[in-house]
Amino acid sequence: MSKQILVLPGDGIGPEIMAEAVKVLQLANEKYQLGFVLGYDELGGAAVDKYGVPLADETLERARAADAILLGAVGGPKWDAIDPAIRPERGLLKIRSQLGLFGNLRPALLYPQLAEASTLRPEVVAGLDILIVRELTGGIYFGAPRESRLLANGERMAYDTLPYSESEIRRIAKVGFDMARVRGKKLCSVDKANVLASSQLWRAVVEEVAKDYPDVVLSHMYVDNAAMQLVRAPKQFDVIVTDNMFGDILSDEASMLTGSIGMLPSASLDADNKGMYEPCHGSAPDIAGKGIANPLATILSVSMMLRYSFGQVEAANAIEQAVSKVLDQGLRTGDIWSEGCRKVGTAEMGDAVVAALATL
Ligand SMILES: NC(=O)c1ccc[n+]([C@@H]2O[C@H](COP(=O)([O-])OP(=O)(O)OC[C@H]3O[C@@H](n4cnc5c(N)ncnc54)[C@H](O)[C@@H]3O)[C@@H](O)[C@H]2O)c1
Ligand SMILES: CC(C)[C@H](C(=O)O)[C@@H](O)C(=O)O
Ligand SMILES: [Mg+2]
Repeated sequence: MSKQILVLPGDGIGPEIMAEAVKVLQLANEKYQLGFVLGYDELGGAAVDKYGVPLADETLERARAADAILLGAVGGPKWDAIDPAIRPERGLLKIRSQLGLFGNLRPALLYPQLAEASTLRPEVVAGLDILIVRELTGGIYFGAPRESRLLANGERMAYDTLPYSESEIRRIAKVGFDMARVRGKKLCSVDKANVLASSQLWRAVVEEVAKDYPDVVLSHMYVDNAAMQLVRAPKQFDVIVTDNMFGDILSDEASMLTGSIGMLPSASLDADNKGMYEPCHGSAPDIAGKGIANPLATILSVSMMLRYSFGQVEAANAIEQAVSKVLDQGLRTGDIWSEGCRKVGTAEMGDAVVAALATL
């Protein structure tokens, strides 16, 4: 039976990197007879332009009906000044929330060929393989009330709310423990329990869930220390589980350990492993339209899709091997370039991965 993949290229570099990821997906589709049928729609600024909203109802329905979703990136200066209610990013938050994609996996893995591309010393990052499990549909991103208003004295004020229920914490903690169990059996829960009530509950619930995972070593760390430890000694971590906003920030930080944010893929999963797959980076307006963006995070997101939504381990591994082969050949986009390597553009990088995959 065929499987439906909904492709949402998005804005800025989104369509450029997506074109390369789709080439790789199509080849994997043929080579491994995956039976995928691709459909396309808009999300973010492109959807504002087409439908007047960043996520149209019909797009949401197509996403619900699809077996998996592949997303580029959304947002950009063109839509920064519009009504905040229809900002491109709102479409992304809505699709995550409406589809119940609460479990966000962000692996930071250093390809050995890129040790020189990291801004950290090679010995600090060599062999790095950590996974950030980010809660994606709760916390301060979605908390109510939130408001922006004028005080009686004429001063402007605004606030957000950071709520977490026990069940929201329990289900993401389980994802963290399950991931740690099949990896290095170490889970670090990152919070701000020395200050925030929501973090105090977070820590208590994570402790409760830990009782079902006696084989996993649990530790807790405050987020400010975690940010520091990630650049001091990142290899101390195996799996990190954390809330929505901390996970957003720490995953961008972790990306630089791997050489570039252009290397970090992600999977956003619901309770049944139905998922949306996207690079961790944004629409990179500063380089959009130049054909120089790194497509590897999106290509590696395709690999995550094959692994997590479809159990196609052989095809998923092959895409990762193809990426590794291309790096072995010395091909680099500008963001991961170092002395002695050959600088290539987005399409040349994508074509090289396709060629490498074809020979595997
Ligand atoms: N998931 C998403 O769709 C997503 C994620 C983050 C930011 N955004 C949006 O993207 C827009 C720009 O945000 P930003 O500038 O803070 O973050 P960004 O991730 O788009 O860019 C940050 C920096 O990283 C570089 N970069 C990002 N991806 C790259 C790639 N594949 N190859 C090479 N270089 C790359 C950019 O050129 C820029 O210098 C905003 O509208 C923001 O809301 C969207
Ligand atoms: C664009 C924005 C809403 C999004 C987030 O904060 O979740 C992005 O930064 C990400 O990391 O996917
Ligand atoms: Mg982010």
